[in-house]
Amino acid sequence: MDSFCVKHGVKLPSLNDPFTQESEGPRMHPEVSQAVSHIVSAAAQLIAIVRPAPVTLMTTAIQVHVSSALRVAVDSNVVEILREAGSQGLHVRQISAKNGIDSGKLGRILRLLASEHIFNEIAPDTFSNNRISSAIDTGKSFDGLVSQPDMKFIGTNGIAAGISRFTDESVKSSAYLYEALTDPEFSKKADPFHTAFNLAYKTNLPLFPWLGQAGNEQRLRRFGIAIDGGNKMLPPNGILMGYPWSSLSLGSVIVDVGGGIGTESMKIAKEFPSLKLIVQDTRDVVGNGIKYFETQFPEGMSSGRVTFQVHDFLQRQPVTNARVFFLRLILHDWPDETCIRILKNLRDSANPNTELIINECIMDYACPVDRITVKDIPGAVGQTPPSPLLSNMGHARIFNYLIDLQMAIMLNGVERTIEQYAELFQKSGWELKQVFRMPEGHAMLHKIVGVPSIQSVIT
Ligand SMILES: C[S@@+](CC[C@H](N)C(=O)[O-])C[C@H]1O[C@@H](n2cnc3c(N)ncnc32)[C@H](O)[C@@H]1O
Repeated sequence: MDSFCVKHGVKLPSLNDPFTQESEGPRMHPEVSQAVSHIVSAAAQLIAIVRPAPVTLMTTAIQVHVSSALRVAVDSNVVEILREAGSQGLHVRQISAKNGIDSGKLGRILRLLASEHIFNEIAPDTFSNNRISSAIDTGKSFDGLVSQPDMKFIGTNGIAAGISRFTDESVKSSAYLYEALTDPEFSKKADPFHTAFNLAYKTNLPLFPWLGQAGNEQRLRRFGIAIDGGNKMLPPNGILMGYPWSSLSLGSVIVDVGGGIGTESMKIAKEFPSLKLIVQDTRDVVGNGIKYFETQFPEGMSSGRVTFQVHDFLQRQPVTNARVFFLRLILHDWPDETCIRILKNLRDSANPNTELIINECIMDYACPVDRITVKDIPGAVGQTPPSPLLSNMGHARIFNYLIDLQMAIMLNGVERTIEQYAELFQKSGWELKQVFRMPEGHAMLHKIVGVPSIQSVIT
């Protein structure tokens, strides 16, 4: 890692340098991100080896309080208050005078976070931002946030929205995982109506319709922006990597199925003006997507290269001339039966040249495994980390395993292994053709490419 920095004349920012997306650049380089993964994986393994087992277990069991503390910091605008205070920081009583959170408790909350390297305690009860906390900064003035709370996340990098959502809906729902798995009715169902989320929020609606309900407008807005916040863990233009977008002919139609507010379509449209993008989602999300494009990339829509379409992907796909059906972070939301239904709908509207791109993470086992069924498919088998690191890179990729449970808790969804994707493809009339893997990192979304299976083309 050091030799990379010397060679490229860059420096890895310290914990006290303020966060910017640009300064993350060196860390996104494949050579550096692989070294980072090895260090993180090894460091976590070392802690597991040296720390007494009861301490590791008890600490892990109440780690949830870190999430709750983080929510207080984000939703009561501590980061923005500290940014306005400057590098000398602010005493917790002055922070409290602004955001109204009890100063005694707020000091303890911020100290826990400082002990996790989120914020600095620069003198007793006096806190300042560090690199990690400053990544949550909305960049807005504290007074502006107070006068327009509904606008808090709009126009931001999305990280604060992501933290706010995870530490709110996800944490509350997670507390009901055991109940959902043991409840006589819930335990027998694998649908999005019977999840820990449904128990926590006492609702019969699945997550997405619930988000669309009157009264949840702010949560829905936060959700859309939070997805973009999650993107900040990935190489900024990862969507453009691997798959040969430039080889698609002029006017090729890419359908971004469940495309959200169109953040990924925007990147493709900016880089490849010859392609046409159709972003499909539910009515409310499409409305937010149009507003997002109007502020960020109006010419994308005015040129006619990007269009939005209200479409329920559980119904027949209306676009029949697609060169690519692109699904990013969609299948992980759903159980197998629903995924097969979504993919069959696409298969029914595909032509022989259509490709299916599933842009998701690929789960690995924590032990070595022989990938017999997919070994001949280019890119299907990933790299094995050096021994004695865990085969799935352990803590370095723990986000994938947390998100897998997040999907289970919120939607009865699932993150899948490559064999599971191959099976979904096979059951819905597609065939796994190739996998374009992203370089090693903490959260990699690979491109899993399918073509109409020969059998289903003939029949
Ligand atoms: C995890 S988000 C992914 C969004 C987008 N693909 C991205 O990567 O930014 C899942 C998306 O699926 C959409 N969605 C959920 N159910 C849907 C349905 N039945 N039809 C169309 N879109 C749906 C949600 O509104 C949401 O935008």
